[in-house]
This record gives sequence, structure tokens and C-alpha cells, in this order.
Amino acid sequence: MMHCLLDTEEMAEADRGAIAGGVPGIALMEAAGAACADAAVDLMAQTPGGRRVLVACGPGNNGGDGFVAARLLAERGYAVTLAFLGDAARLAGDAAIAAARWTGALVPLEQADPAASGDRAYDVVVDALFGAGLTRDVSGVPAAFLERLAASGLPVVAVDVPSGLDGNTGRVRGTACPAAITVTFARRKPGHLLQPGRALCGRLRLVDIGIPDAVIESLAPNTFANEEPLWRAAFPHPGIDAHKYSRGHALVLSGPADATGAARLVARGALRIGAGAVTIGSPTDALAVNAAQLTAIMLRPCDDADDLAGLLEDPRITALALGPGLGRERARALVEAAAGAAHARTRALVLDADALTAFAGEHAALARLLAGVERVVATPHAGEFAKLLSDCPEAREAPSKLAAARAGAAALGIVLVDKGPDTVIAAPDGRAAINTTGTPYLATAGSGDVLAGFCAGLLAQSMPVFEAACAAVNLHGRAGARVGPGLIAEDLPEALPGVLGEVLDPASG
Ligand SMILES: NC(=O)C1=CN([C@@H]2O[C@H](COP(=O)(O)OP(=O)(O)OC[C@H]3O[C@@H](n4cnc5c(N)ncnc54)[C@H](OP(=O)(O)O)[C@@H]3O)[C@@H](O)[C@H]2O)[C@@H](O)CC1
Ligand SMILES: Nc1ncnc2c1ncn2[C@@H]1O[C@H](COP(=O)(O)OP(=O)(O)O)[C@@H](O)[C@H]1O
Ligand SMILES: [K+]
Repeated sequence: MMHCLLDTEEMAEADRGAIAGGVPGIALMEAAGAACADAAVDLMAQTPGGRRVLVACGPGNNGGDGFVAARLLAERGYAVTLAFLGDAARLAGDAAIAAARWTGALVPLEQADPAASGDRAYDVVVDALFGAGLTRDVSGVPAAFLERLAASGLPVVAVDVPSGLDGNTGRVRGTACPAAITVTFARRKPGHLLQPGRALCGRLRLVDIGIPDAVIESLAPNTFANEEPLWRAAFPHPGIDAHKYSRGHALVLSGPADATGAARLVARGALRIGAGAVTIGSPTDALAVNAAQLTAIMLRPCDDADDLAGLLEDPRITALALGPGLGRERARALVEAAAGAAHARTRALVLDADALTAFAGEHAALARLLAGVERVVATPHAGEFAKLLSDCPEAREAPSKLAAARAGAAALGIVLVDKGPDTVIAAPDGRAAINTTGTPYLATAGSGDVLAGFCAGLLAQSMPVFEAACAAVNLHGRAGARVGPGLIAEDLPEALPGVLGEVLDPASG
């Protein structure tokens, strides 16, 4: 369960559980400090002759880890300067024990100069000011230090988090200095994966400090990194006796003649990810445009809600995707028709773009419509999310993207994919995952349409809804990264077979 994430409260609980189970707190701190010392050594190895380290320690246990790292680095022969924030007489608990084992001098933090030059220059800095115990914005002496540190450009090892980064939200409180390596303990925290936190952490190094897995499992964490272990077991594979309808049939609704491309991208995504059959339901005036550009994908006329209701009489249509290119008014009528159609309870729905903005400020109306549909995924980008949930204070005023997505999913009663560089997938039961794949090259027109298609294609194959949304987002990110510079949306479905080969091949891990 290395893909679960712990928030700061859960991490403190895990520390307490390990200590109650017989692992001394100072042993956890020694292991944490040793891993930070190793990271500093690794960074110094990249600097010819690197041997001078500045360790900045705060007044809590994060500082305690810093004291351990400083001692171990000095024992290994490095020249260590320890800068301390606060009153050493007030150190308590394990941090006081760690500080007592440091026999060198304490330089007041305000006197530490990361930009020192010549004989006094540093090669690496260890940032152990604040970690999980950050309770307010960083200001005054530590803020000035972190700003000097950032300006110095020196490589930094952040202990647990770059000081000032909130481990729960990924947001900066006051100020924070970007790290080259962030060393964290037992499990990653949401703030390591949410932006801007993820960018500030540099390379993230997760180390085992001796907290037993059973202690972590007893906390039943429900926040995850969106990695394969979260959904691989639920991923659909065709059986030996498969036929196209046993692999599901996805219906995708097209916009008018001048807005048909989005539906084709959705449809192509659904087909590539394994739906046995995909049909585009197209306005009559757009049939010729669509027909000219489709081969394996089928085409049926669908002008209005009545036509859709007719198409949905067919129980073999196991997923419906709608929104892109539809226009708000038509999208709303079609969502209403889909929710009331035959087999609506068991047919999966994917809502994107206009199907979401059609309910701007009326999320409760959408929730009521969808209450009888078992598997629904909505895939808003930040703007669509804000519009759809503008009347939901829990989502609007949430302290983080993670909390906002959870609140939105709970309010709508559906799985929400809150897209962006740190896409969050949240289920109404409280589970949430933060995506770890992708590339900024995904920021290109139509890439979200392909994602909606990946969701629809997996849902058409009966995949459970949260796992399907997580798999779609992960694979979409991988496909984007595989293509990289030059990526256009059309590339994403075509990159998928290679990605699937890697991810689903048991030999690949
Ligand atoms: N056994 C364990 O538990 C283990 C814990 N581990 C390590 O402990 C870390 C958590 O330690 P922690 O809980 O002591 O909190 P920490 O991050 O040191 O900060 C608290 C101190 O900072 C102060 N402070 C806060 N905000 C401030 C601000 N803006 N500006 C100024 N001051 C501010 C706050 O002051 P106060 O709010 O009390 O006035 C308090 O003195 C964790 O990240 C990991 O590195 C590992 O060793 C593994 C074993
Ligand atoms: N900077 C980024 N890094 C990683 N992924 C991104 C970034 N920007 C956008 N994406 C992804 O690209 C897709 C864009 O979707 P969307 O905004 O709906 O585009 P469109 O409407 O043009 O299809 C989403 O899956 C989103 O998560
Ligand atoms: K820190």
C-alpha cells in the first residue's frame, strides 16, 4: 500500500502508533535524520570537492531530524554548520535528545548566510525548519532565511517538506524555498503531489523509518497517489470467448456540423482503451462530416432528447459520453434524457464540458438528476469545476484542490475528475487520488476530450467507477508523456497500445 498518502494528522497518528507498539520515537528520528544526511551526501557528490553543509534546524521534531543529520554528516567528515531557530532550552522530547547528541555550535538562524562566499561558502543546505507541524504562515527570521536560501541557488535537501509548504494542501504558507531533494517518511503526503508543492519538492525520496505497515493500514487511509496498484486488479481484460458486445458499447454524442471533432476524439479514446464497439450519435446535419472521418466507429442520427431516448432503448449501450461540442442548451436536454432513459441505472455516464457548464451554479439539480445512475464520472477542468460548484461553499472554500474535489464529489454524489497538472479524482464515499503521470504538453485542445473517451471506454467494459476514472487519468498522463513535445490530442489514443503494453504486462512490475 505504498500508494496511500497520509495527511499530517494521520502521520502523527502513525508515529504515535509505532511508538506505542515499541519503536522508540528517537529511533524514528535517527532513521529520518540518517536518510536526510544520505541525501545531502548525494547532492555533494555532484559538486566537485563538495564538503560544506549548512543545516537549518527549527524548534520542533523537524529540527530534531536536522540535528541528527548534522551529527551524522560531521561524523562522516563533512564540515557542518548548524543554524538554529529559537531557544535551545525549550526543545522537548525526541528533538531535545537529538539536539543533545549534537556537540557542535549553534549559530542563530538570523546569522546564517547561505550566500557566504570564499572559504565560508556552503555546498549544500539541509532545510529542517518546519515540517508537519507548520501551524501558521512563515514570517520574520525564518522567512528571511528561506528567501536568502532561494536567492543563493544552493542545492537544498528538504526534511519532510520544504519548510513553509503545507503537507496537506500543497500550498505555500508565507514562503518556501524549492528543494533539489525532499526526503519524506513512511508515506508521501498530499502536499508532495499537489501543486505548487510538487514542483517545490524537487526529487521526492520516500524512506522507511521503521513505522510498521500494520500501523499505517490500521488508519485505513483513503487518499492515494494515482498509481497502478490502485486500479490494475480492476482493469478489464477480454476473456478468451470475448465478442465485441461483451466488451461493452460506448455511445458518444456529437455537436453540430461545425463542432464534431470533439466527439470523434472521445470516441477514438473509448475505442482504443478497449470498448468493443463505439457509436457516435450525430445531428443529421453533421452525419456527412462525421461519416467522412470515421472507420471503425459507427454512426447513428441523434438530433434531440427523443432520438437519444430511442437509441438508449438498446441495453447493449453500456456507457454514454456527452458534453464536448454540444452547446449548453442541447447538453442539458440530453443529460436529462440520458438520466431518464431505459437502463439508465446501470448504464455509465461520462459528463464533460457543456454537460457540466449547463448546470453552472445548479449542482444540486444535477445531483438530483443523477441520483439513480450508479456510475457517473464528470471531468471538469478548473474553470468548469468553479462554474458547476459555484453554489457549493464546501467545494468553493475548500483549503486545497484535494478537499475541493472531495467536497464536490460528495455534493454531486458522483466521481469527479478535477483536471489540471495535479488532477484529483474523488469519489462520493471519500476516496480520493492525486495523479502522478502527465506532462504540460497535455495542455492542448482536445486532450480533455480523449480523457473523457478513456473514461467511457473503461466504464463501457463494466470497470468500477472510481477505479475506471483513476486508470483513465493515469493512462492519459502516460500517453501524453510518451509522445512529449509536439503532442496533439489525436496522438493520445494512438500512444495507448504502447502504454497499456507496459502497464498491464505483469513482468513490468
Ligand atoms: N516522532 C515523531 O513524531 C517523528 C517526527 N518526525 C519529524 O517531525 C516533524 C514534525 O514535527 P513537529 O510536529 O514537532 O512539527 P515541526 O514541523 O517541527 O514544527 C513545529 C514547530 O515549529 C513551530 N512553528 C510552526 N509553524 C511556524 C511558523 N510559521 N513560524 C515559526 N514557527 C513555527 C512550532 O511552534 P508553535 O506553533 O508551537 O509555536 C513548533 O515549535 C515531521 O515533519 C518530521 O520531520 C520524524 O522525525 C519521524 C518521527
Ligand atoms: N500543465 C499540465 N500538466 C499536465 N496535464 C495537464 C496540464 N494542463 C492540462 N493537462 C491535462 O490535459 C487535459 C486538458 O483537458 P481540457 O482542459 O478539458 O482540454 P480540452 O477541453 O481542450 O480537451 C486534462 O486531462 C488535464 O489534466
Ligand atoms: K523542512
